[in-house]
Amino acid sequence: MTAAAVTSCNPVLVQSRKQQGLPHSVVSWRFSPSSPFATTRAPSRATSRRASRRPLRVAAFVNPKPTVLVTDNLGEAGIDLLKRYANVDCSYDLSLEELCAKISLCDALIVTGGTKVTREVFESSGGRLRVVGRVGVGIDNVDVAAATEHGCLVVNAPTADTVAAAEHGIALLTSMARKIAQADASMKAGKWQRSTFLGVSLLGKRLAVMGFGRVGSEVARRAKGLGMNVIAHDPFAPLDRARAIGVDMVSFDEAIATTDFISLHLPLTPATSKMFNDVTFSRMKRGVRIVNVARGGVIDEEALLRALESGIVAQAALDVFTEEPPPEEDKLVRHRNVTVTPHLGASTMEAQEGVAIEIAEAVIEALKGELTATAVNAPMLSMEVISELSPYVEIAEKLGRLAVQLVSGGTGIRSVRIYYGSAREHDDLDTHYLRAMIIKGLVEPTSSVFVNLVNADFVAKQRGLRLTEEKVSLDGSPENPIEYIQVQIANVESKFASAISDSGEISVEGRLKDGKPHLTKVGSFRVDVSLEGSLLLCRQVDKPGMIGKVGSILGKENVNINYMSVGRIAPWKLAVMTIGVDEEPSREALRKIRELQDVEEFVLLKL
Ligand SMILES: NC(=O)c1ccc[n+]([C@@H]2O[C@H](COP(=O)([O-])OP(=O)(O)OC[C@H]3O[C@@H](n4cnc5c(N)ncnc54)[C@H](O)[C@@H]3O)[C@@H](O)[C@H]2O)c1
Ligand SMILES: O=C(O)[C@H](O)COP(=O)(O)O
Repeated sequence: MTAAAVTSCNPVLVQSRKQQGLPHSVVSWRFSPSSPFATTRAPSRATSRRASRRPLRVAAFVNPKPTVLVTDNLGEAGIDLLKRYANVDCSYDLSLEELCAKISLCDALIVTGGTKVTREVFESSGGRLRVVGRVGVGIDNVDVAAATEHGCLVVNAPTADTVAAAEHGIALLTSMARKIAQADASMKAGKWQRSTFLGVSLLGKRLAVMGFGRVGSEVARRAKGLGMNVIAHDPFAPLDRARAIGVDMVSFDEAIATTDFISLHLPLTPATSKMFNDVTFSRMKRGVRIVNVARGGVIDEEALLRALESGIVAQAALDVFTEEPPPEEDKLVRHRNVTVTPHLGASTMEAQEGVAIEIAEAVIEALKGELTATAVNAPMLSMEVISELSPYVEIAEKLGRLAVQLVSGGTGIRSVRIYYGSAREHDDLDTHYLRAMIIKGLVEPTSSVFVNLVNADFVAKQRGLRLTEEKVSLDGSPENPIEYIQVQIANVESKFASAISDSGEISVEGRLKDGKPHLTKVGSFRVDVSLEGSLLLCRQVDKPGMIGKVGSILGKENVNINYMSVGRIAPWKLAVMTIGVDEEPSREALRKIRELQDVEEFVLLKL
């Protein structure tokens, strides 16, 4: 047995080979609280028992259909799709107060760029909001950090408006070069000014595409078709994509200093905010022409105005603005050398229908608990990985629950070690989901925080939990992804001293047996008990009659034992008895067991 591949609580994923390119259709979680995105707590035992006798899933009878709030105009095709699965509330133009008032009744929210989904919205949702769908690409109007903290998934519809945005960029480029908008306005004002609107040709001119993602690369492809010499700047884009289109990737400085046209296709992030400012404009070729169909905030608009006045920038064509709509008397909008459109990049019939369908599908998938490919703030786990790991999810959460209940004191839980025994190659075991469920088990019993796949790492970090994971290589068949999971809490005292392993940590281990989760080790004691109902852990002198004495106390109380095992160091010395019970014994019964002669310590743990 060798320990290796230590990873810490880190959202960066190790992609398994099996994760690549597999279909997304294996399992669904619907409203089950075991959904990776479920934001509700697991039901009480009484509720679970009632529910298990009914054909409906646990939460399905609490809320048979999810409610989706749509706050900006969404294409009919998307609304129709949503209605097949959810109650759809289309309430447009809500104020922030109105949105906050409604949100606690909604499972999903769908917005375009027109609604600001701020921290207050997540705080007002009371944990019910499970997914925010952004119609389109830009998620700069959604507070993604707040969404993550609240365990709310954010999905977008990033592909359906790419061509529309690229076409709009080209439309602005060509109409700017030929002053189409100005000429149109002049004719409509009754004039005929043929010599006023002298344009520039695009053929052979140099165009710098800033941001070579979906839209940027489509703009580049089209500009090449117009005979332009296209270069691009994007430190994160794959070089082969550029090579395939015949575009040279260059540094930022080279891109801005040498070109006749600059087209912006960057996301708005802290790094790109006001990236085009007095300093960058001053380094541009005099007479440069700029197109922006990305986000207004990447340009310092006052600096652009100064650059236009000084002649550094000859013309600008803008579809997007820092403030939308811009103020009425905005000097940039009114500038003679600026062509503007009111954020129309995605405004084609085809794109609007496409994004409506794309977002409706993504939101429905997310509500079903399926991982959607366009999730912005969740790890990219394929459905195959989720499906394969789902039998271990229950073990993971329950081991977390058991371990935390065993803590009695110390400095608070700071250091948690997780061991995964597996015959798989290290890079073929993605533990993200299991780690999230262990964190859920550790945190939820002692707090009001809801933990799911989206917010688990954040919650752990916020609570100062340092998690380390080790994959332990085992011989055997790699058929099963995991042989056992062990959760250890270091530097704490335990209310059940036998749960402290030889190395000094509270330690619990579980594995699947006949498809059912079992507790297989407590501290240094081997045990075997099914992880269901409640557990009694009892350390006693190993001698005849002890099992019978405990069993008869429980029997008199009509408490059904579902599983039991005894693990011992050596005959006639100490033993640890683990008893799984369907009903929770009364205090009196627990007292009687605790007071039995030869019982050294005893604890009741709830799963
Ligand atoms: N006007 C509209 O209606 C409209 C429509 C669609 C998209 N958009 C906007 O266009 C932009 C691009 O969209 P997309 O779908 O192509 O996104 P994308 O994520 O596919 O591409 C963005 C590219 O920018 C690059 N990038 C990020 N930071 C950078 C930096 N600091 N320097 C250089 N490159 C950087 C990324 O590597 C990525 O390749 C987004 O801002 C989006 O919101 C606007
Ligand atoms: O980010 C996008 O996809 C576009 O800017 C469209 O945004 P909108 O939905 O606000 O028009």
